[in-house]
Amino acid sequence: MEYKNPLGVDIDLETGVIPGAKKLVRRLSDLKGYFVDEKAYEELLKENPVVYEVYAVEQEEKDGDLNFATTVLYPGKVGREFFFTKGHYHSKADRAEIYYGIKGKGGMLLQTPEGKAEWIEMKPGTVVYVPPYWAHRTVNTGDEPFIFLAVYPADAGHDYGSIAEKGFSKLVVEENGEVRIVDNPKWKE
Ligand SMILES: O=P(O)(O)OC[C@H]1O[C@](O)(CO)[C@@H](O)[C@@H]1O
Ligand SMILES: [Fe+2]
Repeated sequence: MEYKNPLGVDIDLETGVIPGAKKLVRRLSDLKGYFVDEKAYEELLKENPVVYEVYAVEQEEKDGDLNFATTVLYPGKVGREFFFTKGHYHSKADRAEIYYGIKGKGGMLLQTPEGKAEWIEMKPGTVVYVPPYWAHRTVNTGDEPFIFLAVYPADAGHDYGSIAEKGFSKLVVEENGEVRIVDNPKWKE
């Protein structure tokens, strides 16, 4: 029997960086079609800011194993909508996931394939359990980077297709200085 080596790494709790992890950068241009206000999107695209960075430690896609990743989700808005991660179902849809809030303020939008949505606020120390079959997207509702850890089965995979096409049934927006969860006018079941 060949055993893998155990691993211990220290997440930088200020920056979210995991030493030695694979870094992925998502700019606004990678999120084309995701925000409802297309005019505001085109305007901000001139700057093309980084929306989020992921530091991932991933294993081969085998059942039983685990991946983990931090995400640094920057503050910002497109129109009234706060910056968010793309959001996805898992390719193996019955795979669950755990998130843990490290720094900043935000939340997670979750949704079943039928479009039933839930919003869970997150701050440092919040654990979110993402049950099997639920799509999940994180949102930064604060004015500093929102940093969190995700732990997910190595064989879960990412299914971005349906969210890229239809979005979530709810939007997370700012209204009179408050965070509001509102219906997505472009949602189609
Ligand atoms: O994959 P998305 O939807 O862009 O969101 C990024 C975050 O979600 C994960 O895919 C885990 O669900 C991580 O790689 C990262 O923490
Ligand atoms: Fe996931």
